[in-house]
Amino acid sequence: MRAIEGRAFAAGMPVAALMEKVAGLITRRVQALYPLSTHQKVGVLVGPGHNGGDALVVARELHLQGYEVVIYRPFSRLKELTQQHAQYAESLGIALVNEIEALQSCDWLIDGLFGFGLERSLSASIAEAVNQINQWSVPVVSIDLPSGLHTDTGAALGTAIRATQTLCLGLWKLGLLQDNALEYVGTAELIDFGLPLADIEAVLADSPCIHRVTPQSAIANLPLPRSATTHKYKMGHLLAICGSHRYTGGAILTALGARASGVGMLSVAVPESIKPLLSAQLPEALIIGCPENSSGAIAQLPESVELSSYNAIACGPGLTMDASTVVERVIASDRPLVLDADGLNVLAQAGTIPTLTQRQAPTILTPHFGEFKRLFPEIAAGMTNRVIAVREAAQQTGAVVLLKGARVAIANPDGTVWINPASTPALARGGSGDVLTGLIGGLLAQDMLQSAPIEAAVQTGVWWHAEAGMLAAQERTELGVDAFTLTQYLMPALRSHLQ
Ligand SMILES: NC(=O)C1=CN([C@@H]2O[C@H](COP(=O)(O)OP(=O)(O)OC[C@H]3O[C@@H](n4cnc5c(N)ncnc54)[C@H](O)[C@@H]3O)[C@@H](O)[C@H]2O)[C@@H](O)CC1
Ligand SMILES: Nc1ncnc2c1ncn2[C@@H]1O[C@H](COP(=O)(O)OP(=O)(O)O)[C@@H](O)[C@H]1O
Ligand SMILES: [K+]
Repeated sequence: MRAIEGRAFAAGMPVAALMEKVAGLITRRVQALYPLSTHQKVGVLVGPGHNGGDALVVARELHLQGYEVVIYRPFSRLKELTQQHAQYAESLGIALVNEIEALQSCDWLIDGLFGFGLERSLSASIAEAVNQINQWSVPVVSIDLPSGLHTDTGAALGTAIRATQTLCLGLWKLGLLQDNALEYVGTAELIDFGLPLADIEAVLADSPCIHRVTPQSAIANLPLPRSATTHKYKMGHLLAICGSHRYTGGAILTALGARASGVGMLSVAVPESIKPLLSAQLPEALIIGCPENSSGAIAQLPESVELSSYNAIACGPGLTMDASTVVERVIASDRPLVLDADGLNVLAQAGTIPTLTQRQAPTILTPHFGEFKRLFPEIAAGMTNRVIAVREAAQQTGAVVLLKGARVAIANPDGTVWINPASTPALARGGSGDVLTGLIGGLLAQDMLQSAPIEAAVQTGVWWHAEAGMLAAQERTELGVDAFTLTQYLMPALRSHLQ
């Protein structure tokens, strides 16, 4: 962002003019959020840099429009432009207070303490003020980032403002899409102030791309519309290998996720003894009963199973580590593969990187952080940035790696990362990952026939899964989204976007 701004300044855009433009847009937005008629008294937190400068311009404009503005500016040294705005605000008679307590009676606050220039932890006195604000129930709009968050990692450096809204300026800051930041960001929106595309491209050309998954991109990757003359074998055949006597539900949820993908043919390999349960739930699927060992895990696939007849394999949910022989066999196969849960644990035990570098076919790994640590102990050890970590994992293995969490990050071996920006904590429940594995597997089996890029199925699956969770949470509360219910919301969630 600094480099992009720098190019605009070097080309002749005055710094003060850009600040005026940006702050004008912020002013318009905050007036809509907090109208004068109901939110007259506004406190403005002003830091030493240009984030503070933006805040001072907004303070001035709100003052001129009749808001009762109170400025809290706890720094003696300000950047030059910020200093000028501070001086002008004072000349207009805008109130300046030295004690944070004076802001508690405000109707709302604007946070312009720090933006992307924050380099170190907040000092004790600033941290104390931030902690106090966080205890009030006064809404806060943060400019660019909640002050205290690191712009890339999203980590709170000491502490950070818990914003109600964050108005991110120009380009999305990566930190806002990190799990770390979610407690602080509130509702995030982008204020587009017309950065020249040529400058953005010139600066970003050398760095691997980080994208937000959008509804448009996710929907574009769906296997829709179907060809009028298609038939079931042209719509992909997925083999799901999952479940054990102990974890029957994992197999059912994986299969229901796969069913929702619209895959042409679904085969589900489970231990022989649980075959009737699966058949009862999924009349359309081909349930393959497998020989099982004494613990009720799949011992091996029946001889009749030809792996080469499937377009993709999804393997792992509910298998237990006792099914390692089967997992090793599918890893050694030449089929596109989604590995999850115990599939990942078996892979970690076999040695993640040496095993995967021998695979010829595409592989998708879908770990949560615990599984990620087992798969990639070295990357996880020093991890401060999920996005960098998942990118390294993909680069080292040649696999597409999806790191689960509040904001799922998907990395492709060329270094590109996609982050799904919206989801719901309602999904933090046992079994919701199994649904995702099946869904991605079903999309992958269809994509393989259309030669779509592997990561397309992953992005679309992640987005769709989160949309289903959000729709279910909206109708049933965040407590009402068990994994089975989630499978029932996949179709309605998609339909609401296709209308
Ligand atoms: N020209 C403009 O008007 C534009 C302004 N923007 C704004 O400018 C901001 C970036 O401005 P700056 O680069 O000045 O940086 P910030 O305003 O984010 O703050 C950095 C300043 O605080 C100091 N600092 C860093 N960590 C500190 C700490 N822990 N305790 C005390 N002081 C600390 C730094 O030395 C620097 O002076 C953006 O976040 C955004 O709000 C841009 O987004 C868009 C264009
Ligand atoms: N706080 C959260 N916000 C949004 N999504 C979440 C959150 N916590 C978990 N999830 C999602 O829920 C799913 C959980 O998967 P996983 O951990 O594999 O569970 P299980 O193995 O029990 O199915 C993942 O898709 C993950 O991204
Ligand atoms: K801020």
